Amino acid sequence: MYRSKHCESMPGKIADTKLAAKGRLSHEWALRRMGIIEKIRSKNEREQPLAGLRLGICLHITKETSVLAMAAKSLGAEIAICSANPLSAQDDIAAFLYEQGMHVYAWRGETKAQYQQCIQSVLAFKPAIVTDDGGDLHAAAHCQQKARNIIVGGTEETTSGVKRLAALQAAGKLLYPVIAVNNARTKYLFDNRHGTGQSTLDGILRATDMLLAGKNVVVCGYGWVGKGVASRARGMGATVTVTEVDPVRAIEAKMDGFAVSRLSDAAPAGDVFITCTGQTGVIRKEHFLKMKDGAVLANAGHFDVEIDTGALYATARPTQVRPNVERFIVNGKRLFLLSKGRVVNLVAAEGHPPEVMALSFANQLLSILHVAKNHDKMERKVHSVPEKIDEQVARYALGAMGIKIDEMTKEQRHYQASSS
Ligand SMILES: NC(=O)c1ccc[n+]([C@@H]2O[C@H](COP(=O)([O-])OP(=O)(O)OC[C@H]3O[C@@H](n4cnc5c(N)ncnc54)[C@H](O)[C@@H]3O)[C@@H](O)[C@H]2O)c1
Ligand SMILES: N[C@@H](CCSC[C@H]1O[C@@H](n2cnc3c(=O)[nH]cnc32)[C@H](O)[C@@H]1O)C(=O)O
Repeated sequence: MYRSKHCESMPGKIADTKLAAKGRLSHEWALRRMGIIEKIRSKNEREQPLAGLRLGICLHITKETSVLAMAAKSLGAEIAICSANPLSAQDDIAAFLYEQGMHVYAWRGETKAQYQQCIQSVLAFKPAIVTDDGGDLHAAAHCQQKARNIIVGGTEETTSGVKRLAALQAAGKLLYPVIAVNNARTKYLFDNRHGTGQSTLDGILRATDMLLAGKNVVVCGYGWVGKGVASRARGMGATVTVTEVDPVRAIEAKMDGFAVSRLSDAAPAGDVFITCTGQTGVIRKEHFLKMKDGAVLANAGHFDVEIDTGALYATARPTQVRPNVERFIVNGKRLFLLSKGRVVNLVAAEGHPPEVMALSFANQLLSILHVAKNHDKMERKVHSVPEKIDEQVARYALGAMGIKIDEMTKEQRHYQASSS
């Protein structure tokens, strides 16, 4: 276990230092189920590969993130951390990390301005490596001359963040190499699909306490997140309709056994709408107007723009009917918006379970180690997670599950390599 030290004078801004003991218990709960991180940590501890390195982190402050941050710290990193979403920080975890000597700038319920200020505080720490989720930290770093000169590389956790970085690269403006952790198979296949599939329904159920069996659930977007959410909703007895803009993904959804339609056609029958696109303005006023009384709206994708919350808030002042549930009256009908349109799994529930974040954060930790060691040889572009790392993470995960798999025989390797 990690030694705690008192650091009342540590720079940072959190809700309440007294929550640290609760945060430690939560951290330990996750740690026990994230054995892969512990394995990587213990393998590298003696060498201290991050000794003296300043790491700036912008991730959802959850128990799983505390396991990653503590592992990086125990490999020598000095850490400043903020939240990747104004509403997702777990205050007990923030207090625990602060107690452990990290510069923590995060609390639940930041305003947009405070959220940006926390990101600036992380940059003011002068990190050499930046680890982000969604691209806000990278974007802020690119606007600051000082930060650009100090940062040698970074990592990115999620699909939308990788897209933003790819756009910077395409414009010739990317200033340091970044590893797209999201694009590792051991990340998106499990985190985006199974992690979001489970935690999104968890968030919706905690917020609403509704029965899903027999409901009409509309899933917007059939990427990895949409696939996970649609399959879990079906598993709970819902009738699922998928909406898409990509014709191939639409066929995929159809052949996976879901109804596929335009959102405007699905709107009148839907009981629950879940956006999983990373896009803006997916559910709009024209759709709200067609929805039935009691429809529930949730976002599992990116920022609070997938559901046009601006149009909703412009209709009337909402009534807070339960935690994370606001009621709007649109066209004489009640619509219920969850988590203010922000990622429902991280705001109304606890985000993904530790077992799945162990895979994502094993990729993060190994990618941070890779950047620390190789940044001067890396091109300024968005890099894939090295295949060796991806495969290593899968092997660690299988090991943790006690599963052994076959190896190719010499004959099979030869057969595969030959053209006959
Ligand atoms: N909540 C979480 O914990 C969590 C976890 C992982 C990823 N994400 C985020 O979820 C989003 C989706 O991630 P992904 O990995 O599935 O991405 P993806 O690119 O695989 O899938 C997105 C899908 O949405 C579709 N789409 C785009 N615009 C649409 C529209 N207007 N209507 C219907 N479909 C539309 C695209 O065609 C695509 O198939 C991203 O923003 C990602 O960052 C969230
Ligand atoms: N910053 C954006 C991005 C969407 S969150 C998407 C990412 O959250 C990550 N995530 C999901 N659950 C957890 C968790 O419990 N802890 C830390 N990160 C998580 C997951 O890896 C995924 O890629 C926003 O808040 O709108």
